[in-house]
Amino acid sequence: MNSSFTGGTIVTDTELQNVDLEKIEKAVSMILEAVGEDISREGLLDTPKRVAKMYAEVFSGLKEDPKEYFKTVFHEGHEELVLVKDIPFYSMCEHHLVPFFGKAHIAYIPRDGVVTGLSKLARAVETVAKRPQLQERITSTIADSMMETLNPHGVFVMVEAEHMCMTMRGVKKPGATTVTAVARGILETDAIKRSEVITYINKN
Ligand SMILES: Nc1nc2c(ncn2[C@@H]2O[C@H](COP(=O)(O)OP(=O)(O)OP(=O)(O)O)[C@@H](O)[C@H]2O)c(=O)[nH]1
Ligand SMILES: [Zn+2]
Repeated sequence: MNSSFTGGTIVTDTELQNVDLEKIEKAVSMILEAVGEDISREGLLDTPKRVAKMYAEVFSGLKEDPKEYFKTVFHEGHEELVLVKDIPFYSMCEHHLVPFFGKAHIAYIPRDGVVTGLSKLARAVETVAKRPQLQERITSTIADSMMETLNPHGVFVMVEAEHMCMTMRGVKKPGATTVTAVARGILETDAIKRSEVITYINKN
């Protein structure tokens, strides 16, 4: 796959083609001018281009569907809990366009022995996080995508994150963590099974 090396970050050609780079560059120049910067000074000359590439990367999930990942399945006869926890993610708050970041924990109970690749759970987190987002929507989109494609007995998704719009600006409360959780199927109706999952998530 062709890619463009930009200061340690690989942005794929597909990601670059999926956004209007020129429009972002113009907008970034306008923002810099609007805040009183001299856009002709050396340090800022390539900034609009860099920011455009960065947005192509951090919003690449807009053109992807997390459900695609769950088409990779194996038949394993396993109908007990599967939990992948501490999946790190970075996203962008849709209200302020500043990062929020943390960890996602994804649990499901397969039906008819249909399990998906473990990495697909992490890939789904990447796709859903790389959009202008709300933490609640990341949580529910992952859970619903799994319910729709894998048809498991149940899904439980928990996301823990720190929002920079609450730390570097505004209310300025560094260290405050937001936890969101979504339960579907048997993990919604069966409190004992759900609390078993939460115990595993909290275990070191
Ligand atoms: N529910 C939810 N709220 C979020 C998320 N990310 C940011 N927010 C909140 O979105 C809200 C936007 O509030 P507004 O009053 O419209 O914007 P604002 O004046 O910049 O608000 P302050 O952040 O309080 O200064 C803020 O309370 C943010 O904390 C998220 O993922 N989920
Ligand atoms: Zn915000």
